[in-house]
Amino acid sequence: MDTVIRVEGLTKSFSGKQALSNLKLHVGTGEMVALIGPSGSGKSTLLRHLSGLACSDHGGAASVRILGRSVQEDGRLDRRVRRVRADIGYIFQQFNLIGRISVLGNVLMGRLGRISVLRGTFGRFNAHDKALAMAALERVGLADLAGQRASTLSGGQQQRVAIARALAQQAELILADEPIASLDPESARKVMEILRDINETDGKTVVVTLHQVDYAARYCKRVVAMKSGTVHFDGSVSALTVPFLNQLYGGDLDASLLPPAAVMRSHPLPQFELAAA
Ligand SMILES: Nc1ncnc2c1ncn2[C@@H]1O[C@H](COP(=O)(O)OP(=O)(O)OP(=O)(O)O)[C@@H](O)[C@H]1O
Repeated sequence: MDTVIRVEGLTKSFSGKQALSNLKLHVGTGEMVALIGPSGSGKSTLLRHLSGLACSDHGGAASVRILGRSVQEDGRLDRRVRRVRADIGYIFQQFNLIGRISVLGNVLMGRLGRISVLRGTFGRFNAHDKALAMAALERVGLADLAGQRASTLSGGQQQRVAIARALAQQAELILADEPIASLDPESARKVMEILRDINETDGKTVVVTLHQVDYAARYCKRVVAMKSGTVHFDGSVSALTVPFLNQLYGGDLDASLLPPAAVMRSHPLPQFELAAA
């Protein structure tokens, strides 16, 4: 298995407070990895470093390589980082769509890293770009809404548009930062199923940060648990027992980490019942 994500010695401080500490992580081609951990443990900061949206501290031996290419070394972004970014699809909690343009227009934005700057600036997408965008919308079940303004869609639909944008981008690696945190259970299920399908059918590598740990268990084989800016655990989701979670989350482990009762009824996961407070 080739290594898609290779992180070594990643350290990041904000105003003297360490958010990531000498972090090491390797992820192979075609894996679907859940990134879990308490609030403030560094999950989003790690994802931003993987895509070159943030730069590590100078002076260490920090290195981030994606698909064999450098994103950053020792606090400096690689000058060819734009090319690496073209292979990374980034899904945000709040979708990051342009609300005033159409759904199709948003999906076409995924093509920007694949076409010349000139064509992109003038929005000159060709028939191939449009066919890819429409196919992506078909895939997420939203082709019939292609012409609608993105702002008129529900949160779950907007997140599926964001995934379609990553599909149209033909990204090899998908980084999803809390993609279901603001969605209702049904929309969350659909989003996770689409991500799993992209992983299983297309062989794309997916790293997804999740607050609700039972979604990690249901959709991912491998879990990376972060605590205080380091990898606290890296292994099979079968490790996600109540004692483990109590130790990982400490006082932060509460019912909000578990899905609503309706989901629990249809997918009972008794191993995630919380110990009485
Ligand atoms: N731009 C920033 N400026 C200052 N501090 C930051 C910044 N970004 C992150 N931090 C700090 O870095 C630490 C890690 O934050 P991060 O958002 O990565 O955690 P997280 O695990 O993703 O949390 P959550 O689950 O709540 O999203 C926190 O202490 C946070 O306050």
